[in-house]
Amino acid sequence: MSVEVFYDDDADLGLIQGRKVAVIGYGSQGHAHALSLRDSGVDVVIGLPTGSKSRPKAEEQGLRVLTPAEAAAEADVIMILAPDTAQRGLYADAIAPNLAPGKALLFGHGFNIRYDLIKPPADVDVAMVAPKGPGHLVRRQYVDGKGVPCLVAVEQDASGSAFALALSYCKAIGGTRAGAIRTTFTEETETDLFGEQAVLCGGAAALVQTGFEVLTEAGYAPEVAYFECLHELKLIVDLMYEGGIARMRYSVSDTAEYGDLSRGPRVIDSRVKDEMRKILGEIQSGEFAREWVAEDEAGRPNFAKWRAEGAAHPIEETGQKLRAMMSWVDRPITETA
Ligand SMILES: NC(=O)C1=CN([C@@H]2O[C@H](COP(=O)(O)OP(=O)(O)OC[C@H]3O[C@@H](n4cnc5c(N)ncnc54)[C@H](OP(=O)(O)O)[C@@H]3O)[C@@H](O)[C@H]2O)C=CC1
Ligand SMILES: CC[C@](O)(C(C)=O)C(=O)O
Ligand SMILES: [Mg+2]
Ligand SMILES: [Mg+2]
Repeated sequence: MSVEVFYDDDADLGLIQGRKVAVIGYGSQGHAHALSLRDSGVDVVIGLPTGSKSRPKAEEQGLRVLTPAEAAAEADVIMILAPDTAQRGLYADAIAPNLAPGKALLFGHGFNIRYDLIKPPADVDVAMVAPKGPGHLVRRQYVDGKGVPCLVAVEQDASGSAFALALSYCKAIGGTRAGAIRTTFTEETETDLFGEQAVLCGGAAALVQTGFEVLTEAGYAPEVAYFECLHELKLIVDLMYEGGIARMRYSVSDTAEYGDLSRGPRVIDSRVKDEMRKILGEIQSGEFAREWVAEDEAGRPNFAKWRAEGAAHPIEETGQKLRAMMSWVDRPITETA
């Protein structure tokens, strides 16, 4: 099945320029959307709680900051870019009371709609513009005249023009420069969760840590193990990114390619594939979402414990020392680009 892809010429920037947009949240995605919307000539206001540490960052960029309720009341397009776990309460307290027929509710990820944590009224548009990349890259690409590909979806089309509006928003943050793919909230949510759990974040981090452990436990220097299991991963992934796995295999030595072909499937074997299928099942059934919501409501005890354990892993100390020697690596994350 082929997907529909939309580019700048398919989107009418005037639609979003003609609306008032509230961006609720000013973190990784929020700052990128808000600044790029503004730079695209859109009237933007930021919604943040009064004690939010993000407030000064938004104000320093010359953005007007209100409370989420005030911003939602003023705007007729409301983009929710607060953490997924905060969205249900935020919606109930600040957004639902300020919705009116004709307004549009947008999301950067479908979690709360897919798992019925937010149930908007029938007379508002509900759509998603989900950049397929971290917020700081979304902004950096926009500033460089480029864009990060986005997924665009409509859950509820009360106005009859929800998709055109979402595409217009996507153009304003640079997404249609790279391409916007039409999808559904269900497909975006389930594939996004699977990707970050099994491959991009969970799978990759566990693979790197385990490889580092095997080498150092066998007596090899942590510095050498770091280079082999973490540092060079970027160089290899860059080749895959540019030309697929085939390009990577073309560039590495025949010895590496033979080791890849003969040993890789022993590392990621049928047991790992079965576990990935199980993880996908937990996402599809809602089991993961229920677990994550309960963990959050309990004050995140496991999250805090696992995060601390990860930070204390010996690979972090080794990496910190080595990266200090690489002036080109520690590119600071800024709020503007
Ligand atoms: N990170 C990414 O690159 C990607 C994220 N997404 C999605 O984008 C959304 C936002 O994620 P992300 O940018 O990572 O979030 P961040 O954690 O980076 O930022 C969240 C922002 O929301 C603010 N905030 C926290 N609680 C509330 C609240 N109750 N009301 C209003 N604002 C609040 C935070 O303020 P404070 O500073 O005070 O905490 C902060 O400014 C999520 O749906 C996520 O799944 C989608 C694609 C990629
Ligand atoms: C891969 C993590 C991500 O899904 C993303 C940057 O796309 C996220 O939720 O942050
Ligand atoms: Mg993602
Ligand atoms: Mg995600």
